[in-house]
Amino acid sequence: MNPDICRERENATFNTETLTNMLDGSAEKTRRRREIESLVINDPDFQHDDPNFMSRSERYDAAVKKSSQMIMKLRDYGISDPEEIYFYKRTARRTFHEAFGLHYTMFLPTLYSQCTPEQQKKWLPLAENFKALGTYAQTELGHGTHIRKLETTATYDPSTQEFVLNCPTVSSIKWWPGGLGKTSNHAIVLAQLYTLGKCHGLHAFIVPIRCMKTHQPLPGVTVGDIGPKFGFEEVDNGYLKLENVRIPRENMLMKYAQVEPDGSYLKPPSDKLTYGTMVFIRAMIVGESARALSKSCTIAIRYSAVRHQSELRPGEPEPQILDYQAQQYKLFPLLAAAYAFTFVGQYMSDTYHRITGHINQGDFSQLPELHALAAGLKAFTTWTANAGIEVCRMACGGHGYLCCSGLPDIYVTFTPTCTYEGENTVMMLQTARFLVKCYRQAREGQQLSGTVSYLNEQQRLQPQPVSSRPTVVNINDLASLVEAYKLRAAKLVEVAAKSLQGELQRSISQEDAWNNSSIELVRASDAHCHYVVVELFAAKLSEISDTAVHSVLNTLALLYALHGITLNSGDFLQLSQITQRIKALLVEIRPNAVALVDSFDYNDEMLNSVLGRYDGNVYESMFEWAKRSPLNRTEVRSFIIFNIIQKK
Ligand SMILES: CC(C)(COP(=O)(O)OP(=O)(O)OC[C@H]1O[C@@H](n2cnc3c(N)ncnc32)[C@H](O)[C@@H]1OP(=O)(O)O)[C@@H](O)C(=O)NCCC(=O)NCCSC(=O)CCCCCCCCCCCCCCC(=O)O
Ligand SMILES: Cc1cc2nc3c(=O)[nH]c(=O)nc-3n(C[C@H](O)[C@H](O)[C@H](O)COP(=O)(O)OP(=O)(O)OC[C@H]3O[C@@H](n4cnc5c(N)ncnc54)[C@H](O)[C@@H]3O)c2cc1C
Repeated sequence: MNPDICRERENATFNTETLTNMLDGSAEKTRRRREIESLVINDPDFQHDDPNFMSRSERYDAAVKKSSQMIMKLRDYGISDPEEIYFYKRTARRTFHEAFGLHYTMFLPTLYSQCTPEQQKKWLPLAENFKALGTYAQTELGHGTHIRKLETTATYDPSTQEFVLNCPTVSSIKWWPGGLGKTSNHAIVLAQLYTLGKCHGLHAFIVPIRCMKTHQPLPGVTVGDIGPKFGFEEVDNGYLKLENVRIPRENMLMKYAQVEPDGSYLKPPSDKLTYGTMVFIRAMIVGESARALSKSCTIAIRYSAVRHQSELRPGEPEPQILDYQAQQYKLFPLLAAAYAFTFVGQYMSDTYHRITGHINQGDFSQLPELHALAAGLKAFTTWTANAGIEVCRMACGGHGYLCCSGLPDIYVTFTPTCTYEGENTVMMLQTARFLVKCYRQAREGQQLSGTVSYLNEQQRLQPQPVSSRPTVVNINDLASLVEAYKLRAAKLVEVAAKSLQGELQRSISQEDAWNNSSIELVRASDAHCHYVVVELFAAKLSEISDTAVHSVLNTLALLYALHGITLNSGDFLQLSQITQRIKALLVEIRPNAVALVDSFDYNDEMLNSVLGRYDGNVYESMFEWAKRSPLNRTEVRSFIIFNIIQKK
C-alpha cells in the first residue's frame, strides 16, 4: 500500500464505514451491495481486457456477450431486486453502457407505464425474457427536441384494423436510438397518429423490426448503425426507416389513449402522459450525475494524494499535489457537489416514484412540478458534473489523459447526458415555464406547494420587488446560506417574469417575448435548481446523528454553498470575506479528502482507473497497463516502412 495513501487514511477525523453505510442507507445494505459486487469481481467471465484495446466491432460484440452473461448469471443467482440488479450491472459495466441498455432503461419502463393490462399480459413475458429485445425510437434526423413536429406517421386502416407506419421523408428517419442498429428486434416508435382522416399527435407503438427467429430486418424495415461517435462505442445507436409497415391495432400503447376498431379515437386525461418515460430517465440521470462526479473525484483526489510534484518550500521534498491550495480549490468544491448530488439523486428518485404513484391512481395534479423538477435538475446536475469530470482529468496532469486513468471514458460516456433525454437548455426553459406560471399564481395570492413555495414566502415577507432587497448572509451558517439562495432564486424568477412582461408591453407576440427573455429564463431555472440542491444538502445534514460525519459533511455543504456564491457573485451581494472563508474550509477538508472519496466505496474494478487505485500503486500499474497495449504485442511493427525509407 502506498505510504502516502495510508497516512491520508490515518489522518481522517471520521469513520468512512459509517458514512458509506449512510450513503447506502444502512450497514446491511452496504454488506449486501458489496456481496453483489464481489459476485462480479470474482467471476472470471467478467475479467476481460480493457475495451480501449479493442476495435469498435470487438467492443460491441463484447458488450452483447456481457449483457447476455449478466442475464444468465442474475437468473442463476436469483437476484431480482431492481436495486441489486443495478449494483450487479454497474460493477460489470464499469464505466461503459451496455448493449441492452435501452431495453432496460426505456423499452421495459414504457411497457410498464403505457400498456393496458391486456397488452402487458402479451408483451411483458416476451420483453422480460428477452425474446422481444427493444429500444425507444423517438428522435428523427430532422427533430430531436421539437417532438410535436416528428414526421413518422401511424395511419389507422379500419378495414384491416391495422396501423400503417411510414417515414415519409429523409428527415423523418428515426436516428440515434440506442441498441437500434444491430441489437433490437422491436422498437417503441413515437409517431403522429392519424385515424378517420384526423391527426391526434404523438403516440407510442410497438413495432417489430427484426425477425425473432433469424434477426433479419422485416419487410419495409431499413435498419442499421449510425457509425462511430464521441463515445458510447459499445452501443449500436441506429437508424430506422419504415415503409408501409403494418402492425395490429393492439400494438398502439393504449393505457391512456385508445383507437377503437372502427377508428374512433378516445383521448387521454393528459396528452403529456406519452412523454412519461422521458421524465423517468431525466429523474434517474440526476443520480448518474452524482455517480460520474463522485467516481471522478475519487480518482483525482486519490491520485493527488500520491503524486508528488514541484516544490512548495526550497530544499524540501516535493509535496503531495493535494497540498496545493489551487489543487484543493479545483477538487474539493466538486467533491462537495458529488455529495450534494448524491442526496439530490435520492430525493429525485423518491419524488418520481411518489408522484407517479399518485398518477397511477388518476391524480395528475403534481405532474407539472415533476416534469419541471426532473427537467431542471437533470440539466443543472449534468452540466455541473460534465464540467467537473474535465476538471478532475486536468487535475491529474498528463496521466489524466491516458485511458487507463478512467477519466476519458467517464467523460465521453457521461457528456451526452447534457444532450439526450432533453437538451439541457431546452430543459431549463421548460422549468422556467413552470416557474413563471407559479410566480404569477403567487402574485395573485394563490398558495403554492413543493419546491416553489418560496415564491409565496417572498411575496408575503415584503411586497416591494424582491430584487431591491439586500442579501445579508452569515457565511458560517448553512441555514443563512440557504436563505440567500432562496432569495436569489426568487429575485431571478421575478426578473425573468418582469422581462417577459416588459417584452409583452412592447406588443410583440408571446412567443417572441419568450424568446427575447430566454437568457433571464434560463438563469432563473438555474438559480431555482441551485437553491433546491443547497436546501436538500442542508436538510440531509439534519438526519445525520454521527457527530464526526455530520461535521465533515457540514464543512462540505458550507463549501458547496459559498463556492456557488463566488461562481454567481453577480447575483449575491459581493461578500469579500467569502474567499477567506473558503480558504479556511479547504484547510479543514484537506485531512479528510481521501476518506471522503473512500466513503463512496468504489471497488477498483468499477473505478477502472490505475490513478484511482485503492492501494495508490499508480506507476507500477500504469507500466503494466501500457505493456498490454496491442501495439506492444510485437516488438517491431513498421520495420518494412523504415526499410523502404532508409533505402531511398
Ligand atoms: C418538452 C418539450 C421540449 C416541448 O414539448 P411540447 O412542445 O409538447 O410542450 P410545450 O413546451 O408547448 O409545453 C406544453 C405543456 O406541456 C408540459 N409538458 C411538456 N413536457 C412534459 C412532460 N414530459 N411531462 C409533463 N408535462 C410536460 C409543459 O410543462 C407545458 O405545460 P403548461 O402548458 O401547463 O405550461 C418536448 O418537445 C420534449 O420533451 N423535447 C425533448 C425530447 C427528448 O427528451 N427526447 C429524448 C429522446 S430518448 C433519449 O434521448 C434516450 C437517451 C437514453 C440514453 C441512455 C440512457 C441512460 C440511462 C441513465 C439512467 C440510469 C437508470 C438506471 C437503471 C438501470 O441501468 O437499470
Ligand atoms: C448518446 C445519445 C443517445 C441517444 N439515444 C436516444 C434514444 O435512445 N432514443 C431517442 O429517441 N433519441 C436518442 N438520442 C437523441 C437525443 O434525444 C436528442 O439528440 C436530444 O433530444 C436533442 O435533440 P437534437 O439532437 O434535435 O438537438 P437540437 O434540439 O437540434 O439542439 C441543437 C441546439 O438547438 C437549441 N434549441 C433547440 N430548441 C430550442 C428552443 N426551443 N429554445 C432554445 N434553444 C433551442 C438547443 O439548446 C441546442 O443548443 C440520443 C442522443 C445521444 C447523443
